Amino acid sequence: MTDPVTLDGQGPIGEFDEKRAEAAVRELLIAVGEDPDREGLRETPGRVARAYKEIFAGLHQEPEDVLTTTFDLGHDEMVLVKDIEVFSTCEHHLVPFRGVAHVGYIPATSGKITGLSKLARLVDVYARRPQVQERLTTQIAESLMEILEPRGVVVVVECEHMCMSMRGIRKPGAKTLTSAVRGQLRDPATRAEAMSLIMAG
Ligand SMILES: Nc1nc2c(ncn2[C@@H]2O[C@H](COP(=O)(O)OP(=O)(O)OP(=O)(O)O)[C@@H](O)[C@H]2O)c(=O)[nH]1
Ligand SMILES: [Zn+2]
Repeated sequence: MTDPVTLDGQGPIGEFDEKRAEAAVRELLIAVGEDPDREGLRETPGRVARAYKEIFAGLHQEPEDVLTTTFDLGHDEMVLVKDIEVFSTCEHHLVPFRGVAHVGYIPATSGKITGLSKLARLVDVYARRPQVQERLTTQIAESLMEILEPRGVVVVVECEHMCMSMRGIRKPGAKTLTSAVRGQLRDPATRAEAMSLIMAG
């Protein structure tokens, strides 16, 4: 079988193929010992295909698609949006990991500011892909640096991975924290200020 989809870790090559996803789910049901033609499962491959289309929609989006609204407010101090809900999918086991992201930046003195909701949209662009948490974190930080050209960026992601909760090591409640800090936010005092804002309840 030819495989038209190849990934470079940065984004997609290829379209979402709903028919192929549906056939694959049907195969998977057979593989686990189920009957995909029984009443309750008949519509499942189609449903799962549509769900995957949504869950992996970020493969077909670029950060530039969401960081559209930029304006100059003359604000050149830190802007931080905390507790942005994250739903992503572990690329090792294809089960969810979920939690929150905190995204902050220091705009350039004469630089671009974006709408607050756009930071949450940016999180979704990268979360809605097969992911590892470290890459999710750095992709958010690096795309912000590239597009807004701020003086600094801080991204902290805290998630629980279902692949550690419901299977394998089975440690529900364990949280993984990852951070990516760029530009002036690497300065110890500024970094400490950002981290204390993030960690404050
Ligand atoms: N660094 C990192 N590891 C992850 C992430 N999501 C899942 N993992 C880990 O990926 C690893 C895959 O390990 P393997 O030994 O190949 O797979 P496995 O046999 O299913 O491993 P177990 O989960 O330990 O049962 C596991 O240790 C997972 O906990 C992530 O976002 N970042
Ligand atoms: Zn996993």
